[in-house]
Amino acid sequence: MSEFDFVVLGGGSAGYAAARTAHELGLSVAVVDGADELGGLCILRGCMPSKTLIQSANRALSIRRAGEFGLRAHGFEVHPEEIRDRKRELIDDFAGYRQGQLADGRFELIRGYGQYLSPTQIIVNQREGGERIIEAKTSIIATGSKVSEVPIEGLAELGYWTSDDILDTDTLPQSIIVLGGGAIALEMAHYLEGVGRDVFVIQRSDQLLSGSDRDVAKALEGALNEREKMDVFTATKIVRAESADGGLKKLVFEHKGELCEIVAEEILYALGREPATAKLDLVQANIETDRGYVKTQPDQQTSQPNIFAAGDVCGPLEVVHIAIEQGEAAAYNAARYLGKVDGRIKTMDYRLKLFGVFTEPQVAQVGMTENEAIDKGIETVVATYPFDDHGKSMTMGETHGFVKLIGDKHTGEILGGSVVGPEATELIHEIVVAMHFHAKAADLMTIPHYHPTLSEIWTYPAEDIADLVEEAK
Ligand SMILES: Cc1cc2nc3c(=O)[nH]c(=O)nc-3n(C[C@H](O)[C@H](O)[C@H](O)COP(=O)(O)OP(=O)(O)OC[C@H]3O[C@@H](n4cnc5c(N)ncnc54)[C@H](O)[C@@H]3O)c2cc1C
Ligand SMILES: NC(=O)c1ccc[n+]([C@@H]2O[C@H](COP(=O)([O-])OP(=O)(O)OC[C@H]3O[C@@H](n4cnc5c(N)ncnc54)[C@H](O)[C@@H]3O)[C@@H](O)[C@H]2O)c1
Repeated sequence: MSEFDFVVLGGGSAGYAAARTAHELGLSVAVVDGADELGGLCILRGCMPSKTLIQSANRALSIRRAGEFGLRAHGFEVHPEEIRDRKRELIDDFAGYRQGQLADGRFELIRGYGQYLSPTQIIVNQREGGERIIEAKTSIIATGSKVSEVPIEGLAELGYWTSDDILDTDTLPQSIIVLGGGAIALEMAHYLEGVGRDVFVIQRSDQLLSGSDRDVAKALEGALNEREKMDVFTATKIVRAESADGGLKKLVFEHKGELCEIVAEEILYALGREPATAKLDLVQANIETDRGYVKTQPDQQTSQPNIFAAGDVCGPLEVVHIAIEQGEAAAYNAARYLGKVDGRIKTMDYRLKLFGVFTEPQVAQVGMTENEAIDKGIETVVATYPFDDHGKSMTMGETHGFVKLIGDKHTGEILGGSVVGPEATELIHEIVVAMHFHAKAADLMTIPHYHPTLSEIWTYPAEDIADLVEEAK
């Protein structure tokens, strides 16, 4: 039996960040991961492959819109196998780099799934065969997430695709029904429509992106519905899936009080992901969960003091920059628990939380949404400015959407921002920096912005907020 200061279960974004940090703090570290291929979700089947495919869709959309710009594009073809090959090449490169980092000798890499025997003992079913028991003075659960169970009558028997299938296919169906209205569903829908497929999006809530402000979600819905080959249905209730003539698949759902049917070649299931904890035997380690998520304190400690958690397995936001920050904080706090560092406990601060969706138009948010501010009883002033009245976006032909700023009514400090529109996931970072320094809207208004740029659009809502704050005095 071998003993480690810190055992990392799962070598994805959260786990690798934790392992690297713990090593830098002088802890002996083992990383346990049972996947066929190392690299984690973001690199292998998440952020990076999806954004690679989306680049093909974005270029296809530019070609499809060539006529608007006085151009003629002839002989335009989509080759899914070449899109897939480009993705494979890039992902092999990213994954190879991460695999090298995991195996470079800083940690002991143990290939197998880990399971708790007690709060300090983990048994690993090794890929090479046999079991190994390791002693863990502290450990971190960073085992990520998996596609949630399918709750739809008939779908499991009929068969369906998930994002994993789209990301590695060399043939694409001509038509596809996308179930869900979260980031995965919408990014996949954007990709598929972009490369010329007929897409039907079916969302249960009465808006897309349930956590977003309604005006943001509705602007996105409007823009997606204007896409030539996309139809978005919100406020639906899925009834069942069944086979249709010609090897097609049918979805039956309720919408606006009527029973509707859509027939397509394939169905993409994107109704969410859930924490991957099944193999861990958390009960043996006294670890509590909440709706499947490992329960953590703001310092990432679980209900068992020597065990921490980070990433998708604990939430609250299943995105990569949060997984990394949580992993780093957890490793630091584990070192502190072991008496190896003596600074203050590191806790997560979600004040600058970010979310981005790489559709066309894109969506991005930082900090508080208007709904969150209302729920917290914070008095705010809110201002928006549309891209269809902004010179640079008009020259680009990118006029969907708007920017939105939320400011404290009394101080004018910027509390949050949202963008639906061109380069939203880049534009949002100006607000992240402003919020990092606790900037007021009046500051943002006066900071120089080059003309004509997309970024200068922020100065308009900033000016409105500054005026509203003055009026409120
Ligand atoms: C299609 C898609 C697109 C996405 N796009 C974005 C994006 O653009 N931006 C963004 O921020 N986020 C995006 N995400 C979310 C992001 O990928 C995740 O939030 C992030 O990768 C989670 O990292 P993690 O370390 O928690 O988990 P993972 O990277 O999943 O790592 C978990 C690891 O644990 C291992 N494991 C599981 N069980 C055990 C066990 N018992 N013992 C040992 N090892 C185990 C697994 O093999 C895996 O390697 C996307 C997700 C998807 C699916
Ligand atoms: N660009 C990004 O940052 C990015 C991209 C992809 C995924 N992610 C992350 O991955 C995680 C998983 O994403 P996701 O999109 O799979 O999950 P999600 O939970 O965000 O979205 C699932 C959607 O399906 C809907 N839904 C659930 N059950 C339904 C039903 N029975 N009928 C109809 N609709 C139903 C929900 O209302 C929700 O809108 C998210 O937390 C997300 O943050 C991030």
